Amino acid sequence: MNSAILTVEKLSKQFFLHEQQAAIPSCAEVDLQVFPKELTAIVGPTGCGKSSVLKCIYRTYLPGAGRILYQNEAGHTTDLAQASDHRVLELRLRDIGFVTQFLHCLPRKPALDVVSEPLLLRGENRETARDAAADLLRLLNVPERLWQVPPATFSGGEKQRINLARGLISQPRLLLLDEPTASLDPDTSERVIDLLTTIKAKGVGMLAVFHHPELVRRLADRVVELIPQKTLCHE
Ligand SMILES: Nc1ncnc2c1ncn2[C@@H]1O[C@H](COP(=O)(O)OP(=O)(O)OP(=O)(O)O)[C@@H](O)[C@H]1O
Repeated sequence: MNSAILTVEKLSKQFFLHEQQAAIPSCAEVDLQVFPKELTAIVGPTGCGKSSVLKCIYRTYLPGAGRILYQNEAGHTTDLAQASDHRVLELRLRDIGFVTQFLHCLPRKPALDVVSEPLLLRGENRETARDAAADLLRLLNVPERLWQVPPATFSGGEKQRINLARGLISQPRLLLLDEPTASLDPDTSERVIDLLTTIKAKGVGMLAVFHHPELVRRLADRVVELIPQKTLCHE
């Protein structure tokens, strides 16, 4: 039996709005596991904290409570809820990828460079990285005329393809996906589903937020359902 790449135990996060004297719970007591060659799907209604769970794991948000145990290839475990920023950046470089719904990148960088950058940061040579980026952009139906253009002005669907290509290029051990096909046309969605299936079979463990039940049915090996939390107002 494979051991889990990721084990999340009793993860909770809340935001304090000081002006309103309110605590907004974003997720509470979440337990889940991700295994190699498997996809765990997070489902639940709007606002129940699905994206927040991914952001706590990637440490965009600092978790409020709980443990986020990541096990690397050598079997060493890091609690991402407690790890130093330096350790988190190290893991982001080699082990953990995140495909968000939004693309954040330098305004003047061409799409091809945005996609190849993760491989360059891992020490790959420029030509190999650019070839791999071109292969992915082709696979994801990004027209070649856009490759040298910075993605800041791209449409939602084009940006999402760049995001996916950038997230998938270095094939991390653990891939976090936040609605990866939300802005894509049916043909590109199918390509993404095929690509995720292939990457999964190669050993990558995935944790994904999906709104569409069809995607859960086709891609998920495990499903975690979150329930909405109540906002607490302090008088
Ligand atoms: N940075 C933040 N500051 C304040 N509140 C936040 C922040 N991020 C998330 N929240 C709140 O946490 C709750 C959960 O948000 P989150 O985006 O995780 O939900 P979700 O289940 O992914 O929603 P959706 O399905 O609509 O994308 C919401 O009530 C949201 O307003």
